[in-house]
Amino acid sequence: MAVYTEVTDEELSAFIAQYDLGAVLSCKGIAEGVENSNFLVVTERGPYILTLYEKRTRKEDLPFFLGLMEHLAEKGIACPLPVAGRDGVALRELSGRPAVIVTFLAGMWPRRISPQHCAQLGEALARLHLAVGDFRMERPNALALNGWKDLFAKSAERADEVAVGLRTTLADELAALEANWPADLPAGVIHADLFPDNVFFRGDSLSGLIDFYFACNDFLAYDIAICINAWCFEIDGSFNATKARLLLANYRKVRPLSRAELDALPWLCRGSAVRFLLTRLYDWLNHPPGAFVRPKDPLEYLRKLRFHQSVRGLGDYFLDDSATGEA
Ligand SMILES: Nc1ncnc2c1ncn2[C@@H]1O[C@H](COP(=O)(O)OP(=O)(O)O)[C@@H](O)[C@H]1O
Ligand SMILES: N[C@@H](CCOP(=O)(O)O)C(=O)O
Repeated sequence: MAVYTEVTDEELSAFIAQYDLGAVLSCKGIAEGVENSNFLVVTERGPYILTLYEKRTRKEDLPFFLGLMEHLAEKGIACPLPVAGRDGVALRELSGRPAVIVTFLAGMWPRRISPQHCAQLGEALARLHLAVGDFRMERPNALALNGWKDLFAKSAERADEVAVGLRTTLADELAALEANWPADLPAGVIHADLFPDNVFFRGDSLSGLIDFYFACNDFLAYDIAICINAWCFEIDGSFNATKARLLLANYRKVRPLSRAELDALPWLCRGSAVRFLLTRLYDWLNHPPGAFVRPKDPLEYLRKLRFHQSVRGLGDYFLDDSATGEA
């Protein structure tokens, strides 16, 4: 659950009165997510999501995130839309935090990932990458190599409390990533956190994407690597090549991948594993007292990193030509 900031009934009613949404009928903290505080607010006009932006979400980045959701919705990508108040303003303040109301997206995120979920994810991710082609705002990735080094510096001292040897593993891996990170691949706006809990399905069909608060400019294939890590491993830690094959094959039906992007995937997967290992490690060690949140397990991403470190090339992922599209 993520509710870091409580909102009183009086504060909420005064806030909602600035919109054309009628009166508040109910408000519930949402039992998911770890980054921001989210509430399901039902008003006389229906359900809406109220988000109060916390810790990692910088206020100056919010126009980028809100503009991106508007752009994507215009392009036909199902995602939440920021709601403006009667004064035309969407970004406000509530309980001392930047706050936005967005439209409610119907659907459920999949608790048990099937290969068909991964197939639909691949297509949706590629459509997202094409849809942002003419989005003019930019946001550098704050959680790229320099951001990773920064998080490592803040967590290194206590890393071995979480797993013996973790500090050395991370130091060595960061050096390896710095030496091998691809220099030049097709780039654009990426979602950067397209985990199962940010992808909604209605029945068997993908119905929309949420949580654009890590979106940034980076290599498009890095977004694929994030999804491979988040969707293509089983609970026992094993890699599911069928899921990865379907994800890639359906992605490339919409947006073809170059040889350079495919060859870079193993390093992009390692980088993505380190990125989530580090944010989870930092959050594990810096848990705000009293916050209503369940920190995510850093060791899940250490296991994924170990898997990618053992891989010598694409063939070790059992990704054949039908997935990569190469002759
Ligand atoms: N627009 C939306 N429509 C429906 N549910 C939403 C919407 N936005 C967020 N949620 C719900 O809130 C949860 C947490 O939202 P999320 O944006 O992932 O939080 P965080 O910013 O903390 O990662 C989601 O898993 C979903 O259940
Ligand atoms: N996906 C991240 C955590 C942040 O995303 P959220 O949508 O769960 O708030 C992770 O799994 O580490």
